[in-house]
Amino acid sequence: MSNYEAAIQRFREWLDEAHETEGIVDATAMNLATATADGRPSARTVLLKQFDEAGFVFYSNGRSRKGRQLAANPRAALTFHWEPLQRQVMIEGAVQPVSDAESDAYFASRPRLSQIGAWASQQSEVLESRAAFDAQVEAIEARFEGQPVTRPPHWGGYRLRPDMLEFWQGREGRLHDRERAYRAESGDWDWVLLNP
Ligand SMILES: Cc1cc2nc3c(=O)[nH]c(=O)nc-3n(C[C@H](O)[C@H](O)[C@H](O)COP(=O)(O)O)c2cc1C
Ligand SMILES: Cc1ncc(COP(=O)(O)O)c(CN)c1O
Repeated sequence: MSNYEAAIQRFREWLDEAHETEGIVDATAMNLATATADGRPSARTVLLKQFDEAGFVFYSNGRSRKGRQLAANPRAALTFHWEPLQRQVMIEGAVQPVSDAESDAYFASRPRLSQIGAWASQQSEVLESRAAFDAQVEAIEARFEGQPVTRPPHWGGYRLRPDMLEFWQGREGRLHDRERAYRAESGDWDWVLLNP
């Protein structure tokens, strides 16, 4: 097994343990950091919907603030914090949109109101009033009445392909364990320990 395969396997084990841990409400919630082309960062929480050796997938609106940043600067960082396990995972890499077929399949699996919401929300734009948004939701509901809700072309998945994964295990006295897998200049994956 390569160091990269071992890192993905480690993530799978930690996520499984997080899912089984009482007190972790949503193990898939992760912080997503993006930046503008000139390097101004921003961060927000999104949900991990899929992962494997090809990368880590989340879904969003391509016209949102994060979507515009990713179009201009397709690199991002993710952090998971599973507090009851004293664990953190950090992941960094390049981001690409998933295929239309993959986004269609995920969109089709979402509850209908979430599908309607994807059309109704001009995510991250200024909203005149809550009433204006509610009216927009109603208009979209009327438009799709009696039919399946298609995926908005500007809504879809992003796949972050890691070039670094770090596994942080909290320990007494702040004497934490940190293990980092990363793609070296050679293209091979290294695995190192870091000071806490
Ligand atoms: C637990 C949680 C999960 C979220 N998951 C997503 C998500 O998967 N996709 C998404 O677009 N927004 C998600 N949001 C909303 C985002 O945090 C954010 O408000 C929104 O995407 C707009 O971000 P932006 O203006 O930086 O683009 C989630 C919020 C929370 C609190
Ligand atoms: C705006 C928005 N979009 C997408 C998601 C992703 O989750 P789901 O596809 O399960 O709605 C969330 C989850 N909170 C969300 O708030």
